[in-house]
Amino acid sequence: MAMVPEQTATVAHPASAWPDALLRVQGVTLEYQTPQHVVRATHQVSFSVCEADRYVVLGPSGCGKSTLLKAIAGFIAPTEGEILLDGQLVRQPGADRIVVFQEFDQLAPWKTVLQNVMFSLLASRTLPRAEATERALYCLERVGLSQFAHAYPHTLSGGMKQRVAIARALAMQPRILLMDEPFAALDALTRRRMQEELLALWQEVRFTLVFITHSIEEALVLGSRILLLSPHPGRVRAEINSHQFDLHSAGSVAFQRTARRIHRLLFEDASNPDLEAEGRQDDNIFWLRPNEAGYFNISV
Ligand SMILES: Nc1ncnc2c1ncn2[C@@H]1O[C@H](COP(=O)(O)OP(=O)(O)OP(=O)(O)O)[C@@H](O)[C@H]1O
Repeated sequence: MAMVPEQTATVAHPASAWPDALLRVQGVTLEYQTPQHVVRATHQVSFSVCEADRYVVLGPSGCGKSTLLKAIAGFIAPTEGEILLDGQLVRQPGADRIVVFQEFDQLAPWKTVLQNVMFSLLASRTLPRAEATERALYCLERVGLSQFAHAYPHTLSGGMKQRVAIARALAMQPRILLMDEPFAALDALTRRRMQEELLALWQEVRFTLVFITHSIEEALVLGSRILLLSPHPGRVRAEINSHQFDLHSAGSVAFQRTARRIHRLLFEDASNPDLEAEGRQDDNIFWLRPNEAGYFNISV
């Protein structure tokens, strides 16, 4: 049984710590059944996302980040725990949760950029054609691709294709935009530009974002809060308050120090008392560890 440290001011399950949360992931275990055995991807993961959060899920390869995103999207059902959006149990995919993936081939190659952005609006009968066209053009303008509305995907760069995918997602005005390492396959310069653009877009639209990455730097730059998952199977290690960082603070001492702390939190033995003591001294680290009452937060 985990000992609750003396400094603990409150015992708070992360899912109940945010009463106005839009998304609640509560004790979610996700598994795959293979012909040989069961693969556990995440173990009792809990967190909450509020409106206009830029919530980043960060963890090493194979810790279950993509699986978690698929479960939020409604493609996979938890074997334990539950996922609630606006207080409603997530049971299946829905237009209120749109996913942008890493792959560049998520656009229909036989449709123009405009047709791609309009497609979901028409297929889901969200809008009639004239209004769908208007909204699609507006979203393409937001991502700087107005001039490419009638181009086909194969004529676009990787970054431009990702912008179309983002425009298509935003056009649906989802309750949550889910992004699974959308910039991971881009070169470093384009990736940085896309991060800048995503932040600028967020400033304008204030959408709610759940963003998956395994890059500590990307998490700090983009996230307002960061959930750290342990190596496989993913368990919650900590939550970091990161709203104070942006692209301009990437080289700063505070940024680098937090990046180093995150690295240790992710990869060092979670029972290391030094690590816990360090977390306790940092107001921005919320160390979440399961105990019998749920989770406790050592830095309140
Ligand atoms: N379809 C599947 N069938 C069986 N096991 C799977 C399947 N998909 C993923 N897994 C396993 O589930 C675990 C979590 O995988 P997942 O892709 O969610 O991790 P991830 O954190 O997103 O990794 P990465 O950062 O490398 O994309 C891994 O052990 C993986 O091998």
